[in-house]
Amino acid sequence: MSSETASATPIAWADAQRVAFEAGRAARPDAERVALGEADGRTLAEPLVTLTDLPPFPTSSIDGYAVRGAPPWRVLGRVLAGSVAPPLPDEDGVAMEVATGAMVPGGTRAILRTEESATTADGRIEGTPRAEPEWRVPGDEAARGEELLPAGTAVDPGVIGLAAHCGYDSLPVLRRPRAAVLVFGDELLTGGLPGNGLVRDALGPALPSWLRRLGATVDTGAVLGPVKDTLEAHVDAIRAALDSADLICTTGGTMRGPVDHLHPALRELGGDYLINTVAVRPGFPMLVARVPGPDGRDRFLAGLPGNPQSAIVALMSLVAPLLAGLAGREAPRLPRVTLGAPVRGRGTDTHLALVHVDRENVARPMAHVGSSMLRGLAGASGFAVIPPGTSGEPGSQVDLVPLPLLNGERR
Ligand SMILES: Nc1nc2c(c(=O)[nH]1)N[C@H]1C(S)=C(S)[C@@H](COP(=O)(O)OP(=O)(O)OC[C@H]3O[C@@H](n4cnc5c(N)ncnc54)[C@H](O)[C@@H]3O)O[C@H]1N2
Ligand code: MOO
Repeated sequence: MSSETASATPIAWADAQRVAFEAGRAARPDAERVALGEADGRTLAEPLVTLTDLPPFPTSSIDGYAVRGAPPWRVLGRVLAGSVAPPLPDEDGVAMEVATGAMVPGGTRAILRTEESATTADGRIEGTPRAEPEWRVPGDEAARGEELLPAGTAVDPGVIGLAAHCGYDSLPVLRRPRAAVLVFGDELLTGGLPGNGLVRDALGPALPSWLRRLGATVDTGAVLGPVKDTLEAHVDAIRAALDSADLICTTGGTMRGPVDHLHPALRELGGDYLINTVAVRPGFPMLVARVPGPDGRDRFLAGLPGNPQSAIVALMSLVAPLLAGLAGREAPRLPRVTLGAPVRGRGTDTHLALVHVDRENVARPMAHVGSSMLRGLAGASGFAVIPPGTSGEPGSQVDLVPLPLLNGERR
């Protein structure tokens, strides 16, 4: 059926990553404003410019006395954090008690720490203020209008805190790419024990979580499968997903078996291949196509091979850079690791080999790494990249495609 797969010339793996990233970047979604609490994981659509001086007013760094003139000082009152300080009168020997974070009264010459002050018999304050200023002046950290972060910055909790600090209630960010997952294969079970020719669908439950970690939104209704192994059911499922998804990830059916309907479905829907097979093992039948949506705007479809490890190779090879582009981020930069054991090359193909990376940055190949297996993947840190025409020698440095894991996972 799908002679497209048979006739396609595989693109080099490194080129495929670039093509996917550039396609995502060219199609990046619009900007929107979201409340600070919703902004984690987004990308700044505009530079973060501070809306105020930081700090916004002269601010005491300590609990103590703001003093004017020579000691001893008569304490005229108290300024707590959160109120406007009246200026000290233009006279000698006056003070105002101030709390940490309080506005410093105008006319203050120094602030004396509470614990370094003494009270005189007549109730006045004396002591020696430290030489270094004990308060912060407006602009110490930033001056109003100063650019603190460029557009394109990944928003994380540190950025959210800074935005609040300098006066923002919401942030202009790029809309999060919406992904859908369609699982193909009549042999797949969604629950219970596999057997009698049936296997558990291992991708439908896992892919949404991987996709979220790569920055996409995946609504619960956007995961569908198994989709019946007919061309009509494939076309209908893809067409429905085109309504709302920016990216549809399908699994299985990338080859030319009797029930592999992805390529014919793409043809029927007017799909246009950006990548159609990649010179990488495992996972070579992976693809990315542009498919017109009902509103005329193109969507992306990533065809992940059915073998479950191969599907994750395709996810990390094509979907990760595509989503980085769509999110307005930089292309993923690959860290280098030192191989702790030999890893075979795969001839003219790139070999993505599952490895565990230890604290010394040494990558050791995993066992149980057949493309139909998931045991190796579940303990791995990522894929070591063995370029075409080479093999991985112990002690050599290679690129790593890290799985999107959180600190503390896969120690
Ligand atoms: N004649 C050839 N046959 C195959 C070749 C080849 O070069 N010539 N390549 C093999 C390779 S490599 C891969 S990868 C697969 C890709 O095939 P499809 O993308 O068409 O995938 P399916 O045929 O639908 O499934 C393959 C395999 O994976 C199992 N599977 C599928 N989906 C899931 C899922 N969601 N969870 C768990 N397991 C899944 C499925 O049962 C099959 O065993 O083609 C090879 N064949
Ligand atoms: O290319 Mo297949 O993905 O090796 O298993």
